[in-house]
Amino acid sequence: IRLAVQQMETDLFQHVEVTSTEQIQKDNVLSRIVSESLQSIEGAIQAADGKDKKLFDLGIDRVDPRSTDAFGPHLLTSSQAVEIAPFGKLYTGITKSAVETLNISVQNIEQQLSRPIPILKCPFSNVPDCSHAATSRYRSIDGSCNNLDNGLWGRSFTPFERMIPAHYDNGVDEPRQTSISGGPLPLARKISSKFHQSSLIGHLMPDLSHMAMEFGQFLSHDIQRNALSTGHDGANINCCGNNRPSSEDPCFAIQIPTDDPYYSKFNRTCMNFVRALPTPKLDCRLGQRQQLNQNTHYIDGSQIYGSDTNTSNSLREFSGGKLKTGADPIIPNLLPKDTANAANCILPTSNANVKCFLSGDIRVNQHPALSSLHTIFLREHNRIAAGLAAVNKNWTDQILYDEARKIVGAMLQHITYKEYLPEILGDAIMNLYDLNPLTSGYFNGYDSSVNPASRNEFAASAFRFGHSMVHDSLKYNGNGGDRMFKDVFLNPALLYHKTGGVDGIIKGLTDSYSQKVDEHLSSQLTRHLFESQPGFGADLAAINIQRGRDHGIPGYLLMKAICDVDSNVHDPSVWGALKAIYKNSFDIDLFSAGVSEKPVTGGKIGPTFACIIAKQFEALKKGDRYYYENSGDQAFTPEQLDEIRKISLSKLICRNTGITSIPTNAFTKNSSSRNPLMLCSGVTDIDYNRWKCGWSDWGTWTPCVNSIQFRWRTCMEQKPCVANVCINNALEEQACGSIVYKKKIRRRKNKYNGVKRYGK
Ligand code: HEM
Ligand SMILES: [Ca+2]
Repeated sequence: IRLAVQQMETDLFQHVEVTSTEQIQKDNVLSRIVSESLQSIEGAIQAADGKDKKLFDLGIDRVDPRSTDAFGPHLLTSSQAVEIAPFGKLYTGITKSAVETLNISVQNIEQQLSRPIPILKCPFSNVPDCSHAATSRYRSIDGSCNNLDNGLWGRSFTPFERMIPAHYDNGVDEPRQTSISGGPLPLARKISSKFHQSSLIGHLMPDLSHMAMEFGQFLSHDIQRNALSTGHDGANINCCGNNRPSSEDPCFAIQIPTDDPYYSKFNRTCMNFVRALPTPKLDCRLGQRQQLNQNTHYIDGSQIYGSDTNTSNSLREFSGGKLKTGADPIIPNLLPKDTANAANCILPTSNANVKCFLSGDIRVNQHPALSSLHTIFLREHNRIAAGLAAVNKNWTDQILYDEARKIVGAMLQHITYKEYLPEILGDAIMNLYDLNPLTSGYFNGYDSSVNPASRNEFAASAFRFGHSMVHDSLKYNGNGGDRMFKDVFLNPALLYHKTGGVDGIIKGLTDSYSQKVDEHLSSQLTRHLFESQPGFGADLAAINIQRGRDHGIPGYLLMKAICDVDSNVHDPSVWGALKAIYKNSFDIDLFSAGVSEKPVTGGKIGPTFACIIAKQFEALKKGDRYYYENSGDQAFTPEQLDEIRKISLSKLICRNTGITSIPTNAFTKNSSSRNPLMLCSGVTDIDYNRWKCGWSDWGTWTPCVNSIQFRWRTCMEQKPCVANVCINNALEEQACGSIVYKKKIRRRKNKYNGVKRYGK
C-alpha cells in the first residue's frame, strides 16, 4: 500500500489508454477520487493494523487452532494470502469512496469506469511468461499457464469467480444481513437449530456409501481453500472475546440466541466467525469485495501435491519420483509426519510416535476418513512411480515424479467424472452439461475462453451439500469399533492402529451409508464440530449460512431463477418451515434452501445446486487444457488414456490396502445385483508397457510357413520418451520345421528397402 501511495504521483495516467472525451472525464473523476481517498483509506488500514498488533501483543489474538473457536486448520491462512489482504482492503475502500462521492451504484463503477487504475498496484500483475507451457506435458504446480492466454486463470492464490454479482448490504463489502423488507435477517444459528437439526428418521441414503461423502470432501479440497482474515503476523482471531467488536470487520461472530435449544445449557451466546479475507478481482478493476482461493482451482491433485512450489518440494522424496511417507516403525506407508505439529492437531500423550500428517492441503488432519483417502492417493503415486521406473531404468526422479503426478491427477478426474458426479447429478444433467467421459478417443471440447475458476456460489454454498451426507459416526473395522465424529476430529490416532488403521477406516466408508442430502445435518457437525471442551463444539450449518452472507452470496430465489428452475422443488412442509423462519422469501439463504430441495431424477441433490455444480464441473472440464481426455502436446497417448479409463476408486483401494473385497463401485453400497463385491485379488495394475520407452517385448512367432517364421517388436517412442532410443519396428525371422537356421534381427525401415536379409 505504501508503495502504491508513492507510485501515485509518478504513475498517474502514465499507462492510461483512453478512447473518448467522455471516458477521459469519467476517468479523471475516478482518479481524483482515488487520489483524494487513498491517504485516508491507507490511514484507516494502518490504524487497524496497529490495533491488531496490540491485540497480538496482549496475547488475545492467538486462538489455539485446536480449540472449538478456531475451526481447526481452516483458520490457518498462508502467508501469500495474508499479503494480498491489504490490497483487498484498499480496493474495496476506494470503491466505497467512489460510490459515495459519485452517488452511483457499484455496478456502475464496475461497468462504466471499469479499468485498472494505474496508480494502484495490483497483486495479480505479475502475469507469467507462458511461452514454454504450450509444449509442456505437465501442469505447473500452482496451476499457472494452464490457460496460455490468461496465465493466471485457475492459479492458486487467485480470487473465486462469481456466477452473478455479490449481494452485500452496502453493495460493496458488508455482509448480507438485512432483510429486503427491512430489519435484520434471521440469525444463522437460529436457522440451523430450527431447520438443519439432525434427524433420526429416514435419514440414511439408500444408495450411497459413506465413501461418496468422503470423496466429495477430498475433491472439494482439490478445488478450493478459502483464505480467512488474520490478525497481526497471521494470528488467529477470536471474535467472541471482549476485545474486538464481534461484528466489525474482520469479525462477523455468530450470535447464539439465549433460548438456544443446545448452547444455552453452556451459557454460550457467541460462536467465533472470522470473515474471509478481502481481495481485488483478478483484473484489479475497482468493484465489490472478493474472496481468495489458496489452492489451484483445477482438479489436479493439489490436495496431494500442494499448490505452491515450496509445499510440493517439501513433500517430495527427490528419489525415484516418490512422495515422502511417514517413517513410522509399525506402519511404514502412512503420510509424512508433521513432527513440528504445525497443523496443530490433537495428539495422544500416550504414544509419542503418533503425529499429525503433512499433505498438499493443510486440512488433511480434519478427521481420519479424510487422512485415509489422502493416504490411498499417496500410496498410488508411489506405486506408479515405482512401476514406471521398472520399465524405464533411465528416467530421472523428475520425469518419474511428473509422470506419476500426471497419471494420479488423471485418475482423480476420471473418478470424478465417471463415478462420482453421475451418482450426485444423475444421467440427465450429466448429458445436458456434457460431463460424461468418453469410452475411447480424445475429447475435443477444450475451450480457452472458459475460465475454470471455482465460483463463489459453488464454494461457499452449493458444494457444501456434502455436509448433509456426513454420518454421526465413522464405521471402523478395527480396534474398538465405530467412532463418533466428535471423538476423532483433528485426531490422527486411528490411522496408527495395527489392526484396523487405514484399511479399517476405508472398509468402514465403503461399508456404511451416507446420510441423505436434505436439510438435516448430523449434530456431530451442528453441535460438536471440532469439540474441544466437553459438551459443545461449533455449528457447521450456521457457519455455512454465515459464510454465504460474509461472501455476499445472493439469496436462494435469485439463484434458482438464474438456474431457470421451476417452482415446487421443495416438499411443501419444508418450504413452509423455511418461510416460517424468514420474513421474506427472497431473503432465504442459498445453502439452506438449496440443500433441502427434492433431488433431481437419478441424482441426489436438487435442481438449483445441480445447476451450480454442473456448471462448475463443466468449466473445470472445458477450461482445463490438461483435462485428461484432451488431445495435444500435453496429451496421453490413446493407449495410455485407455489404461486411465480402466481405473476406479475401488481398484485404487484394492491396490493400496490389504482389503480383500470391495463393492465394484465404491460410492454405492454393495448389493448383489447392482453393485457386486469384487475380489481385490483379481485387480490388475495399469499396464506400464504403455509408458515404456525403447523396444517393446517381442511378439509371438508367426506360424511356420515355407520353413520360416517371424516375430516383431516395436520401438515405443510414445510420450514422454526421449526420442532416438530406437526407430520404427524390428523384425526377427528364423527357420522352422526341419532345417534350423540362425536367427537374425534387422530393422524394417521403409519396408525391407535397403535392408539386407540375413539367414535363410
Ligand atoms: C466430516 C466431514 C466434514 C467436515 C468436518 C467439514 C468441515 C468443514 C469446515 C469447518 C469448513 C469451513 C467452513 C467455513 O469456515 O466457511 C468446510 C468448508 C467446506 N466444505 Fe466441508 N466438511 C466436511 C465434509 C464435506 C463434504 C462431504 C463436502 C462436499 C461434498 C464438503 C464441502 C465443503 C466446501 C465446498 C467447503 C468450502 C471450502 C473452502 O472454500 O474453504 N465438506 N467444511
Ligand atoms: Ca486443485
